[in-house]
Amino acid sequence: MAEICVTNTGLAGLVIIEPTIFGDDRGYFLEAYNTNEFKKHGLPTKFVQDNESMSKKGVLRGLHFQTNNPQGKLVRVVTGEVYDVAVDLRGNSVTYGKWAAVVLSGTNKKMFYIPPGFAHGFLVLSDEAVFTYKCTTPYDPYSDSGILYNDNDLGIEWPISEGENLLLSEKDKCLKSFSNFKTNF
Ligand SMILES: Cc1cn([C@H]2C[C@H](O)[C@@H](COP(=O)(O)OP(=O)(O)O[C@H]3O[C@@H](C)C(=O)[C@@H](O)[C@H]3O)O2)c(=O)[nH]c1=O
Repeated sequence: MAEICVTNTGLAGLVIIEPTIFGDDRGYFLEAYNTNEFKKHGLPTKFVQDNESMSKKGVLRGLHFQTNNPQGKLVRVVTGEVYDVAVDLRGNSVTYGKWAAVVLSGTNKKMFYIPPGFAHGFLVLSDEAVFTYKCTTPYDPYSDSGILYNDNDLGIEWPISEGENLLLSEKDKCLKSFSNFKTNF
């Protein structure tokens, strides 16, 4: 069993996971998920959905969450590089409204485990990025919700270059502000 290294962020339950990478002449091998290893570290082991997206440079997806059956997400990048952000929306949390970020790339192979009750989004830093994630509960289009990525109260420091054209979905351009969001997590 290949070991993972788990690093806490300042937000309870939100962790950075680094897998063991076995490199050789052919390339590399890693375990992207191993139930026993996750159990050993007290991480969730029930995932019901695997997703993949590809995005161009400057694409920003988020900040997303589901109101009814909040999803825990184990996210990583296969190729490319993104700036990945998670915002604590858990009403009873001492870090409610706080965010943490990590650069995930096809080179560093880092993963982010984002517990239920967080909003999540990412900005693509490379020409293209293939992003993949496991979810602890199924997608529910009826409780799909979100907060604007540049909400002033959240104050997320996105690494957006001068004059860069961001590409957002029509849905993401009209997300609500944090102050309008009433937590029910
Ligand atoms: C997320 C999702 C979307 N879809 C559909 C709905 C829509 O027609 C199309 C694209 O959906 P979206 O525009 O919401 O995709 P996207 O903007 O990539 O949404 C994702 O963003 C990141 C930041 C997350 O955290 C994810 O949980 C998810 O919300 O795919 C599914 O069928 N199943 C799913 O699980």
